[in-house]
Formats: sequence, C-alpha cells, structure tokens
Amino acid sequence: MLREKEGLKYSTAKEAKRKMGGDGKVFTLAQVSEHNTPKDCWLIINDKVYDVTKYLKDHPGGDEVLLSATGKYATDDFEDVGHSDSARDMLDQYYVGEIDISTIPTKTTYKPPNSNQDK
Ligand code: HEM
Repeated sequence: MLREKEGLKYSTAKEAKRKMGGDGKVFTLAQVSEHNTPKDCWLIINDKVYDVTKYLKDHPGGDEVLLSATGKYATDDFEDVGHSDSARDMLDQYYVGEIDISTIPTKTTYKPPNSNQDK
C-alpha cells in the first residue's frame, strides 16, 4: 500500500509540473486547512490543491465526504473510491495550486534517495 501511494504521488507531481508549467501557487497544509467549510472547501489530492466549493452539491458521493476530506492529504480517500477517468478530468477545473508536501505530516512524503520501489 505504502509503495503504491508513493508511486501515485510522484508520478502525479511530475505530471503536475508538465501540465501547469510550474506556475501554480504553492500552499501549506495550514493555509489549505482554513478552507474547510461548506462555503469554502479545499481539498489536497495528488500534491495539488482544489477548491471544490462549487462542486459540493453536485458530487455523486455527496458533500459530506468532501467536507471530511478537507485539511489533510486526501489522495487516499480519492483513490480508494476508484474514481472514473471523467471524475479525474473534472479535477482540473477546480485547481487552485500546489501543496507544499513538506507541510504534510505523513511518512509517504519521504522517499529515500536509493529507493527504487516506485519504478
Ligand atoms: C474534486 C474532487 C472529486 C471529484 C471531481 C469527484 C468526482 C466524483 C464523480 C464524478 C463520481 C461519480 C463516479 C465516478 O465517475 O467515478 C464520484 C463518486 C464518488 N466520490 Fe468523488 N470526487 C471527488 C472527491 C472525492 C473524495 C475526496 C471522496 C472521499 C472522501 C469522494 C468519494 C466519492 C464516493 C464515495 C463516490 C461514490 C458515490 C456512489 O457511487 O454512490 N470523492 N466522485
């Protein structure tokens, strides 16, 4: 599980740079965590930050799961559901920036330099 998560995260970080040209804003976890209400709801998925406020009422999984996924690294929550490609495509429209992953207190942000586990 751990390995899988790291693989996902890193490949997505590269993808983010390619897609966004690296000019997205970078937020800390504390900054993102301020947006945790039904009127202002941000999520962190795969190193990117999304403002899903407008999507809360339309989300097929309901607004509660989105609200409970704020203020933390919600990649696992998002991935565990097995969201469709069209769900993934929707992410772009809610993109507001990147997360500074060093502000997220989780072991999965650390990758040993000699690791070959996610290749
Ligand atoms: C911006 C982020 C998200 C988008 C755009 C999104 C979009 C969608 C879409 C389009 C579906 C319909 C099924 C599909 O196409 O896969 C769906 C279902 C679902 N989502 Fe999300 N989702 C997001 C985040 C999340 C998060 C963070 C969670 C969990 C904490 C979650 C939980 C669910 C659940 C449980 C369903 C299944 C609903 C059902 O079939 O009854 N989603 N989501």
